[in-house]
Amino acid sequence: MKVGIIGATGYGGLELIRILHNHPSVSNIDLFTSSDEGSIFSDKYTHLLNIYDQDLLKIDNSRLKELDVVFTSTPSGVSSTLLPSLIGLGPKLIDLSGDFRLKDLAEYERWYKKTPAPAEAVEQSVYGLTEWNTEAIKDAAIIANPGCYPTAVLLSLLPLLKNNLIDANNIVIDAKSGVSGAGNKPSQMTHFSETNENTAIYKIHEHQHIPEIEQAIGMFAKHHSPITFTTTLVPMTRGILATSYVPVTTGTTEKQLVEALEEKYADQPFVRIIKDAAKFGTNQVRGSNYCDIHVRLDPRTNRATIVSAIDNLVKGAAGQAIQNMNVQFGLDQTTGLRLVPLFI
Ligand SMILES: NC(=O)C1=CN([C@@H]2O[C@H](COP(=O)(O)OP(=O)(O)OC[C@H]3O[C@@H](n4cnc5c(N)ncnc54)[C@H](OP(=O)(O)O)[C@@H]3O)[C@@H](O)[C@H]2O)C=CC1
Ligand SMILES: CC(=O)N[C@@H](CCC(=O)OP(=O)(O)O)C(=O)O
Repeated sequence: MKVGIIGATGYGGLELIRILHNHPSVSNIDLFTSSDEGSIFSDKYTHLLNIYDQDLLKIDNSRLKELDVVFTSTPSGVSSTLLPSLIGLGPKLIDLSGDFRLKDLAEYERWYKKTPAPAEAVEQSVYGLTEWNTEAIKDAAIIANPGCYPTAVLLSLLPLLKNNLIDANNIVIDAKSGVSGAGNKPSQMTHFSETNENTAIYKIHEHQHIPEIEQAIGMFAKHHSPITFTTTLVPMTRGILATSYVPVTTGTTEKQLVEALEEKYADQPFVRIIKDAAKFGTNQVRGSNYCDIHVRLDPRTNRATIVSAIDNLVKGAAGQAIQNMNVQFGLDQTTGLRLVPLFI
């Protein structure tokens, strides 16, 4: 399989390379750039010396159309201009950005403050939350790979919402991310002296993942209600921990909550239900494609506390994108993705 990565020089791109390098069906990876054409990739990233000593290539449809799959791992507002012209030319198209996720173009404009992708291309795109949309992913013109936070939140909440075990009108989510979630472009927020030994809330009530989570709850669990969602930057490199606080519906027991999760994910290789909260955290999934979930019912408040952990760059980005590629090519979902978590 011949693969191309647009945005190879970014964090998502680097993670795609790291995982695809050991994928048994991938024979070649072309690396594309918008800013550094002709430079040697391993000069830029010396950890790849003797491994990827190849030229960075100009983004060009005549080359891209010869590939079997093209990943775009670019800032929002970029893939919307690149991918529509590749639909139907040959390669399968998998986008890691938010450009094709929101079906309502006005919502995209409102939350991303960018021009939306062409309506026909968005219509043909399929939301790539693998465990929930496997059939549709198989034939998608474009896969809109989910955002990192939505992946963690949705995998934990959807089974409980679908079984009407929690109150869809009262969802409060407090999610925390490592700094690599912000990409490789330095900013004031990610400056070492301002993130180290600091924990800071950001984009309060304005986060672009709010409409994405609400849209997916509507799609997969048929509930339509606004959520409260806050995001916090914590001083670590990788990882997302999302904690949701939701009242349970009348009569719901903790056993039912656990069973709903276990039942949904019984045959899913990358979602693990963790019984012991003491053995739960971002280190348990770091570097891997796992999403760990823990749920408890507080009998004093009748509220469920639902926690999920992922590696933002793997299950939250490149790993899930490759899982979707596997589904599209009829491969086992775990092909190339049997990554053991980097616990220490
Ligand atoms: N980081 C994360 O944890 C996650 C990120 N995402 C999403 O994935 C996408 C990539 O994220 P990430 O890798 O972190 O971002 P980075 O900022 O690290 O990398 C983005 C890359 O895109 C390329 N790029 C920039 N402008 C253009 C352009 N006009 N045309 C083509 N390529 C361009 C750049 O490479 P060059 O200059 O060489 O072209 C750059 O290296 C984003 O949309 C992000 O929101 C999704 C889930 C998780
Ligand atoms: C820590 C940090 O800044 N994280 C980013 C996640 C980016 C992302 O995945 O967003 P899209 O793919 O939807 O553009 C953020 O909160 O915006």
